[in-house]
Amino acid sequence: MKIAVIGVGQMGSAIIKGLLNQHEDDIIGMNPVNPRVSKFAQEAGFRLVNSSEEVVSKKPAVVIITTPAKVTLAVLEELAALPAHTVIISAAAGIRLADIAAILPTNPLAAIIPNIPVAVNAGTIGLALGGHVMAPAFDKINHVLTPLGEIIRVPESQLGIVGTIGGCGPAFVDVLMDALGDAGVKYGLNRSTAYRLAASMVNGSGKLALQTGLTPAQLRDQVTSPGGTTIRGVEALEKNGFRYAVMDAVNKANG
Ligand SMILES: NC(=O)C1=CN([C@@H]2O[C@H](COP(=O)(O)OP(=O)(O)OC[C@H]3O[C@@H](n4cnc5c(N)ncnc54)[C@H](O)[C@@H]3O)[C@@H](O)[C@H]2O)C=CC1
Ligand SMILES: O=C(O)[C@@H]1CCC=N1
Repeated sequence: MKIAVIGVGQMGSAIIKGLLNQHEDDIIGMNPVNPRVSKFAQEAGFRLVNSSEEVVSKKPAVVIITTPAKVTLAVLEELAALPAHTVIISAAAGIRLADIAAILPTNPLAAIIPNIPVAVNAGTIGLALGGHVMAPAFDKINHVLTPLGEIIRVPESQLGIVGTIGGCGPAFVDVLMDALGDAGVKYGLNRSTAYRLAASMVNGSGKLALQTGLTPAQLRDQVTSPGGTTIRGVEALEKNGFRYAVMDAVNKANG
């Protein structure tokens, strides 16, 4: 399937990597001339173009928009000549489906908030469908997104909070892993061992929660042996306002 990714920055690159991992071999990246992007395209092995006209002329089946929000509507104007069957998937946070439909009134539309783990096909992707998404367009959306990670389908009104927890969340977890890494180094681990330890622990904890369906509190109770060491650490987290710090991070990012 011919898939165009507009804006090959952090998110666009992560999506392209995830698609290439799944052997999608007809990918077009579009970005203003930039040596970083040219190098990435050459190394990863996808076609790179530098203008919207070139994207339109290739008639892609799906276009994924990963440009900064402030230029996204202008980019969509440039893409207005796309065939009506081209599915538009916008990953630009804050751009509403109605804004896109005003520019591309006949194309099937979807808004997503993915996260950076799509690069290793372990992403979390909030999805809200817009207009004109009949079975063939829905199949294309699924074909492109399913291999990238878990799809959380929500009404558009909930895409903001899904994007904050799923899309910004990796950065919050990265801060936690960084702090655990520092703690490991303090107690004598070398830094790479400390980071591998933290990442493996986070990976396993997420997998266990997903596979068992247990709540976080039930899982925590399995770890906190009576009179043991973990409950002392949990007490310190509560004393230091860890829960509030996490909720307030979501407040601020979602604001
Ligand atoms: N980074 C993330 O984890 C996530 C990002 N997003 C969304 O993805 C979009 C991009 O974010 P990042 O990748 O983090 O930013 P970024 O700054 O790394 O990438 C933006 C890319 O768009 C290119 N660009 C700028 N103007 C363009 C134009 N007119 N036409 C084509 N390309 C253009 C830039 O050269 C750059 O390569 C934003 O709208 C953001 O809300 C959504 C979910 C997660
Ligand atoms: O930081 C941002 O604005 C984007 C949206 C979600 C994750 N990154």
